[in-house]
Amino acid sequence: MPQNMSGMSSGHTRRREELKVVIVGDGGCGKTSLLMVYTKKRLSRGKTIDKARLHGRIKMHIHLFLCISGREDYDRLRHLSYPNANLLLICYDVSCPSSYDNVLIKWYPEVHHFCHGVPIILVECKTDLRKDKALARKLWSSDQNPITYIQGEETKRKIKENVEDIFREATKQALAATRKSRKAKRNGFCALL
Ligand SMILES: Nc1nc2c(ncn2[C@@H]2O[C@H](COP(=O)(O)OP(=O)(O)OP(=O)(O)O)[C@@H](O)[C@H]2O)c(=O)[nH]1
Repeated sequence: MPQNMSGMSSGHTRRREELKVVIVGDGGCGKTSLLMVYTKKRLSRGKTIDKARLHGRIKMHIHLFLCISGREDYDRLRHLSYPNANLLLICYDVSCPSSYDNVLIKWYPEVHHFCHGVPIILVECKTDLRKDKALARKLWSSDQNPITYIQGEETKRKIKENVEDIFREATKQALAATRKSRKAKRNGFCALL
């Protein structure tokens, strides 16, 4: 049987994975547009929207994108979309500082609560508006500025540190539990009922 029909390639097994991607962020920050650009690009290349080839031998089927409005009346619907998510995109609008603030105030705590341990990608939307002078003037009038790339990096670092803290704490707890059980074994186990 030819190799490509057996599902094997260069001696490696070709795996098929399915991916559920949930996209969140403040209302109007650009989630739907981001998704539209992605799907349009893939369609224009003559590919189906549910297929993406990721590093060589793994074929990803991005079969489900869930992009629920960030507006408050959609909170319940969004919460229902989190189970079994494989990847989370948290979006903010660089021309709207409150959407950036909400990454750490609202979105990260929410996805951390519903999707503990799921990889997160922070996405800055509407980056073209950084060069929009009229918009910059409007923001300056209320003592604000468009969000810079460096500010985005800062939030990414905070999220990363928080994830690392969680893993560090989990490792500490696991090691403490292992030590405790070794000690219990050495001293003999005794329970009073
Ligand atoms: N200048 C500019 N405008 C954008 C960009 N992306 C989105 N917009 C505009 O921003 C507005 C909101 O975009 P949406 O994609 O609908 O935002 P959303 O996050 O899906 O909004 P909700 O469904 O309310 O949560 C629309 O008028 C878009 O045309 C961008 O990259 N640049």
